[in-house]
Amino acid sequence: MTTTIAVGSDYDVLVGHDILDAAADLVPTSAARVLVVCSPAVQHISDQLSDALAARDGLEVHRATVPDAESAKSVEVLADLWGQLGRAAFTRTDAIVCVGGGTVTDLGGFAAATWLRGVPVVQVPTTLLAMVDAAVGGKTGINTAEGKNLVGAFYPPVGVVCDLATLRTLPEADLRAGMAEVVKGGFIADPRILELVETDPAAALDVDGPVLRELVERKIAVKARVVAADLLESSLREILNYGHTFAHAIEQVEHYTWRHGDAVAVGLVFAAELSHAAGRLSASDVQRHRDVLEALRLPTRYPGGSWPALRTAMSRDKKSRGSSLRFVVLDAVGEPGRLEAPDEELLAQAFAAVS
Ligand SMILES: NC(=O)c1ccc[n+]([C@@H]2O[C@H](COP(=O)([O-])OP(=O)(O)OC[C@H]3O[C@@H](n4cnc5c(N)ncnc54)[C@H](O)[C@@H]3O)[C@@H](O)[C@H]2O)c1
Ligand SMILES: O=C(O)C(=O)C[C@@H](O)[C@H](O)[C@H](O)COP(=O)(O)O
Ligand SMILES: [Zn+2]
Repeated sequence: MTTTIAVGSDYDVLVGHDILDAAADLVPTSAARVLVVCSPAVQHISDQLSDALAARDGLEVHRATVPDAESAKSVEVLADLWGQLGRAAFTRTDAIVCVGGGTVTDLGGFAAATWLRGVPVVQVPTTLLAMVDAAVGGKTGINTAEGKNLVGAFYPPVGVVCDLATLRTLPEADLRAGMAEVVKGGFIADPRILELVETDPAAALDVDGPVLRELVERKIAVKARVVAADLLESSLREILNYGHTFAHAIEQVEHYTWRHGDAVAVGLVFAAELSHAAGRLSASDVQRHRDVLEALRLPTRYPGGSWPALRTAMSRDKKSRGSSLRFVVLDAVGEPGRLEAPDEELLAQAFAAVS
């Protein structure tokens, strides 16, 4: 059974098992060339999809395998893709298909956004995190030494295909990391997500079970609702950034060696502690953050971090305005709000609570 979740009237996200062929069907019939971008771990999935595409009359299939994980999101790798597109003379009716985790969907999506100022892109996420978050919503981009996703574009795909069968080979640590973004969706908008995890964390991590599927569909539905209302993050979309100001700072000071989802797990606790320090969130709701994340064996602390380095990294957050930091906070579960230019003492308190 395939579930279809619409992102406004723009495109659909398909969720099911063994539905890779649907991704081939999404490549526009006007395309004469397609570039299939993948990471080394999912070469076999890219092979299967490329074979399906090659069977299409008159479609030239080009392939690119990019470096693993965050090393894919660099200007050098992006420039290699541009070179390949240029040598093969890709035109505006040709297309890109991204097969992989969020690093591949961010990179390949940005290549699509920038090549000839925009060619169609189909997203085929193969990690839990990319299915529930990165591949949906049109944020694309790369990192720089100074910060996470500092260069990018809002560029919606023509469609997203989440084949849950691809998760069978995903390392457990990456599956758990993806759950951090699922849990984020629970805290900002859909408390049923939290109840499902709290009731049976093991079932939540069973890639062939009904609980994981319900969690995936619920989190995608949260994201679809938000981005359909505010693609360009003028206001509402900021709630999807809950926990990310501190998470991105960890990733940058750790030179992108941390899994994004692990950093988000700590960042969610930081944001909850900050909400509490500002008198906005109850102590029991902060504890609920720790309990849910720990039930999934995700990190909730970042010991030994340098506060000055993290504070500098946080100033490059995209929600900052001028020299003021802005945070997404919670007033209660399911009630996100904003905290503008918080007192440095509050920030230090939240940092101490996760150190
Ligand atoms: N654009 C957005 O809205 C958005 C949202 C959330 C996260 N992100 C970005 O997504 C990235 C994180 O994505 P991620 O967690 O998917 O990391 P990732 O892309 O690094 O994938 C994690 C690991 O799993 C491997 N892998 C992928 N699929 C596999 C499979 N089916 N079987 C075996 N191995 C597999 C990858 O090679 C990698 O080693 C970060 O760069 C983050 O900034 C973007
Ligand atoms: O889609 C969004 O909007 C998000 O903020 C989702 C986040 O999970 C994601 O990590 C995103 O890439 C962060 O965006 P950024 O604008 O802070 O780089
Ligand atoms: Zn994220």
